[in-house]
Amino acid sequence: MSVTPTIDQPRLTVIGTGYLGATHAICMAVLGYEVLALDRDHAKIEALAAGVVPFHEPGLPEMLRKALDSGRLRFTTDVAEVAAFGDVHFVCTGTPQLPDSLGADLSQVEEVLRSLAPYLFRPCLVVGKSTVPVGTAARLHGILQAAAPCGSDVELAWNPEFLREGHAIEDTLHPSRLVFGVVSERARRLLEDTFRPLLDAGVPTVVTDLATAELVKVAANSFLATKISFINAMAEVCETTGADVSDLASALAYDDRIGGRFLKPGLGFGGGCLPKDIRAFIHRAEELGTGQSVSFLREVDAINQRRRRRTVDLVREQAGGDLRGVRVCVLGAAFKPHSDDTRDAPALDVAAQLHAAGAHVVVFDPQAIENARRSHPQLEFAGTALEAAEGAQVVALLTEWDQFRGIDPRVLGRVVGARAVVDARNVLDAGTWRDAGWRYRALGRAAAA
Ligand SMILES: NC(=O)c1ccc[n+]([C@@H]2O[C@H](COP(=O)([O-])OP(=O)(O)OC[C@H]3O[C@@H](n4cnc5c(N)ncnc54)[C@H](O)[C@@H]3O)[C@@H](O)[C@H]2O)c1
Ligand SMILES: O=c1ccn([C@@H]2O[C@H](COP(=O)(O)OP(=O)(O)O[C@H]3O[C@H](CO)[C@@H](O)[C@H](O)[C@H]3O)[C@@H](O)[C@H]2O)c(=O)[nH]1
Repeated sequence: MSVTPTIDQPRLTVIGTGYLGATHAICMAVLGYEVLALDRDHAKIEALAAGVVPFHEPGLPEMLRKALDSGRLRFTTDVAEVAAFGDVHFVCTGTPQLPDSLGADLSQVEEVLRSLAPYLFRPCLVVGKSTVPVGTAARLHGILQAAAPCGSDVELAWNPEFLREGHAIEDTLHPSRLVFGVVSERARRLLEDTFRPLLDAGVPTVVTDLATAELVKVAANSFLATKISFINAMAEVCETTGADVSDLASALAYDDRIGGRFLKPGLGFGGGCLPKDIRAFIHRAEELGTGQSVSFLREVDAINQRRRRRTVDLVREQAGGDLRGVRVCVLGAAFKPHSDDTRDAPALDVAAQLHAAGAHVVVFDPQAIENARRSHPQLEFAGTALEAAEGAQVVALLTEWDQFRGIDPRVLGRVVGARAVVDARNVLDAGTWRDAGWRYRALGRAAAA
């Protein structure tokens, strides 16, 4: 998909070049728009300007080169330059969980508007893409107009983003839908011009108010998290009844009213989005006096945390009841395959719990070791899966990278200290591993007789 640039095409800026912003800036430039991207992190901007994507996202380095070669993508750290350049400014900064509550930390988004507003001398649209609690955009709209020299000629819109890490390009160029939260016809038209190639390609669009646009995003993530915790709650029941949750999930999935996506039982969800978004939703709903409506999300979160503790228990069982001094090989650190993101990664949480219980934990991940080493310096890291497994008394598969699915249990069996495996993502073939002499345990399946 590409467009021939026209004189009417809005010039775009992207503020915050993390997983979301860098992808958005690169893809919009490839689609044919002039894009100027800004981050306060100078090292990130230098890397991107030099053609280096500072995180792992399949296909993005090639797309960055293409965008830079087109001459349509530039990078800066100068907010005045951004203000002067853009007709549409996308805000893509982080909204992590606050350290002392379930709520979202909006300081990055607020700081962007505070720094940008004084330089807004001509009509433009500021478009939030970050995930924020409902009511944020309406509040910021007034603050933005009051602080901008051009006053009501600047408007705020909200265009939540639904991309998945690991599939970020596909999801940006072929999104399931576009949601435009706007307060005026002018904003709607400008957003339509901004996403013209996607609209022409038939991407469904929902044009709505600011509050609905904000809510669509957190509702979508809440639904996905609920689906995962539902199947993991069934896994708990399977563990006590001797039933098999993988077979259960397969049977449910044949009903297309239920569907099989996001119904993979295992260690549960992590990452920079699902966990903090459901917590921020609970927090915001309680602030608004409608906490009861989403109180089920507390249970969704609790089920998810229990899967992590259950995994630690299974490793302990495999180790003979005591983790002290036991060498454990942990396969996986990223919160999911095809990503180097370790934010709230279930694998690292389990590894840290094992370490705290006295185990000697050695972790391998194909992409996330650098991030994992920074966040979990207490753990030991290896350069290959085999190296991590050297002498291990238990192997725990915690992130389902393809290369782990394909491990030959006979080869691994030659280097470990004991043949005991915990398959926390339900991806290994139990029969094959048992035939190769392994004691196999998985989440959601009772131990074999
Ligand atoms: N990661 C995803 O897959 C994804 C998908 C959809 C929505 N989101 C949402 O998008 C937002 C961004 O997520 P992310 O994962 O890209 O976060 P991130 O932490 O990777 O990126 C945020 C970037 O913003 C920069 N930044 C912070 N304050 C700034 C400021 N004042 N001026 C300029 N730059 C600043 C940071 O340096 C960082 O590079 C969050 O609200 C998230 O919930 C993320
Ligand atoms: O059946 C499943 C599916 C996923 N997961 C786990 O759930 C987490 C989240 O996975 P996924 O949703 O694929 O990753 P994200 O990149 O965090 O994407 C989510 O969060 C983004 C940020 O808000 C949204 O844009 C996306 O639409 C939404 O899927 C990961 O830890 C997965 O291992 C499961 O345990 N079982």
